[in-house]
Amino acid sequence: MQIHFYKYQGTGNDFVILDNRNGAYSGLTSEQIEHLCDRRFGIGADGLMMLENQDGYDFRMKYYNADGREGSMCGNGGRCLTAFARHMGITGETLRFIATDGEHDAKFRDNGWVELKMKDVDQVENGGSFFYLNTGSPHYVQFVTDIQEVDVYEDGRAVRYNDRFAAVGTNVNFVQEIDKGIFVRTYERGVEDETYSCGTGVTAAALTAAPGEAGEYAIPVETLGGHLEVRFLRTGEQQYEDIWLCGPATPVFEGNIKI
Ligand SMILES: N[C@@H](CCC[C@H](N)C(=O)O)C(=O)O
Repeated sequence: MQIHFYKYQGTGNDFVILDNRNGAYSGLTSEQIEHLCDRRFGIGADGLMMLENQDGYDFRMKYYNADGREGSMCGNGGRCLTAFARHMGITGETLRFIATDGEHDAKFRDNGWVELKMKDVDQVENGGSFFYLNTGSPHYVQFVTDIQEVDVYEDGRAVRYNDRFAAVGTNVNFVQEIDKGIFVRTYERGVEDETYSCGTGVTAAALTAAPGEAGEYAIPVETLGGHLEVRFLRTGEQQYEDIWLCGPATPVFEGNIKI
C-alpha cells in the first residue's frame, strides 16, 4: 500500500498526518502506525493523526501515539492538524473540530501561531509534592528547582509505571518557574520517552503554576522545542475555563511511503 503523508511539528512535538477524508487509511493497523512513526524504519514522529470528515464540524481529529495505539487528546497535534486542514483548503477564521475529548475551536494568528481552545478543567488533585489533572490527557505535574538537572526519562518513567498509574499510564511533567513564566519538560505516555514539547502537558503545568486568585492569566512557557503561551480564566480553586494553548504549527515535509 502506498501512503501519501505530511509531516508537521509544533515546538518539536512532531506528527505524521494523513488526509483520511475518503477513508483510504481507516484500515491501518496499530503495527503499521507504529512503523510509520518509527524514527529508524519509518518516517519518524511522536504520533500520527488523521484528518477526517464529521457532520456539523470542519473536521474530526483522530490521534495515535507513536506506539500505534489511539491516544487521548494531543494539544500540539490539534494545533498542527488545524494548520494542515487550512492547507487542505478548509477555510474560516475559526475552525471547529471534534476530538476524543470533545469539541475544539482553533484560530490563526498573523504570526503563524495557532490558538487551540482546550477543554475546561474542574478537578485538580493536590498531592503535596505533585498535581494531577486532565487537560484532555492525564497529567502528573511536579515543580522542580533545576529543570536541566532532571532525568526526565528515568524519573518520568518511574511515575508512569508506579502502582497507581502502570495500568492506564499518565504523562509526567517537570516544571521550573523562570523569570517570565515556566519551563516544562514532559515524559509522554505512548511515546514512552521525553518529547520536545507536549501541549496538554504545558497546559496542565500552566494551570497549576498560576496564583490562587481567580482572574485572567497568560503564562509564557518554554519547552525544549520552543515557546508557547497558555491563556485562561481561573474561576475557582480547581476551576479553569476559556483555556487557550497558543504556539507555532509548522509543515516540515511531505512524501510517499510504501508499507
Ligand atoms: N503530545 C501530546 C499529548 C499526547 C497524548 C498523550 N501522549 C497520551 O495519550 O497520553 C500533546 O501535545 O498534548
